[in-house]
Amino acid sequence: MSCQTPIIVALDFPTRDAALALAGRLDPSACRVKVGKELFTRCGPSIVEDLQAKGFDVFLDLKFHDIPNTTAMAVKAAAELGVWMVNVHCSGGLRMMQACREVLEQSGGARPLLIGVTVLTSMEQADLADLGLDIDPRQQVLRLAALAERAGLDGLVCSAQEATALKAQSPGLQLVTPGIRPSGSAADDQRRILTPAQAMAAGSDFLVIGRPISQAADPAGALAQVLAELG
Ligand SMILES: O=c1ccn([C@@H]2O[C@H](COP(=O)(O)O)[C@@H](O)[C@H]2O)c(=O)[nH]1
Repeated sequence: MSCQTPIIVALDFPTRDAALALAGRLDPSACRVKVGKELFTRCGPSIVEDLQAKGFDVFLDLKFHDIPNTTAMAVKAAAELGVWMVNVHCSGGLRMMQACREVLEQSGGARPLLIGVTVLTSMEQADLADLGLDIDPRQQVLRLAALAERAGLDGLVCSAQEATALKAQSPGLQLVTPGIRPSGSAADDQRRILTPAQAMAAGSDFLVIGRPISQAADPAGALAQVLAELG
């Protein structure tokens, strides 16, 4: 099934039943889905297969971060699951990202998009300072983006707040942006947020939306409202 919208719904649930119940209320032509650390750790690779069987493209959001060989082998395993998108932390460094790209090139055939996580959307300048990084989040994102581009990655996870600057610096990279909050929604633990329409106007290619859809009384209705807002 080919998906025409930029929406990726985060299935952040503690059980297979809960994740599949939400997936069952969504249309695979209206959104892709994201399997993250909680769901994957609970259910393992079979949850990816279950979602693919329902017709969904799956973004495996495990944010691999390790030495080059270990990370590349994890990316290879994800590719063998047939996921649509997989990601690694850019802060693993140039050689790590290059190893991941190379392992996908060597595998031949259809391969997932390889995306680099820059600065988590839950972080603001004070959080970077706590890590000893005396830098504005946007500057750190741009720095990591340049490294990801050198490594040959397909795109980045970033805040939509950085999308315009990133498209100017690295127009070839796909921008995957969590921290999306329809107006009136709670920010929760997110710090660098934009609305869906603001994010698309800024240059995002894909919008990751979790709780505003998954915790809504009517998740399909919440998704439809976002799509309507995007026109
Ligand atoms: O920088 C990042 C990277 C990943 N995420 C993930 O996106 C979703 C967002 O969920 P919400 O409920 O819409 O906040 C979640 O699965 C995160 O793990 C992110 O938020 N920021």
